[in-house]
Amino acid sequence: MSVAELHEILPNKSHCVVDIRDANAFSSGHIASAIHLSNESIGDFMREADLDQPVVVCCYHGISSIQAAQFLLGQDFTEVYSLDGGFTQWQSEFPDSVER
Ligand SMILES: O=S(=O)([O-])[S-]
Repeated sequence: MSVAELHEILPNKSHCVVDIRDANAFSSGHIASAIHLSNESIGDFMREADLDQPVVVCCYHGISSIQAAQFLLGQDFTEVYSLDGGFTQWQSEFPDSVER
């Protein structure tokens, strides 16, 4: 989905946003309410996740998130989106919606 679409639905809290960038990038700024997903945290995430809640995957530029979204779909999540343009696009369009 596009950053504009996510920006519009984010206040609904209907979607779970997961950020797969490295920990440093995440801590220097991320989409509000996003969860950082790493090799270390993915186990817990899977155990606690609601498979029916839509997930939006965010990476740097929207490329690796495509594969991560495919992976999550393979893990029985029902609705998974890759964020087009990634955090880079988000930050340039919605600098006020970056949480640090
Ligand atoms: O994070 S990226 O694969 O879009 S460069």
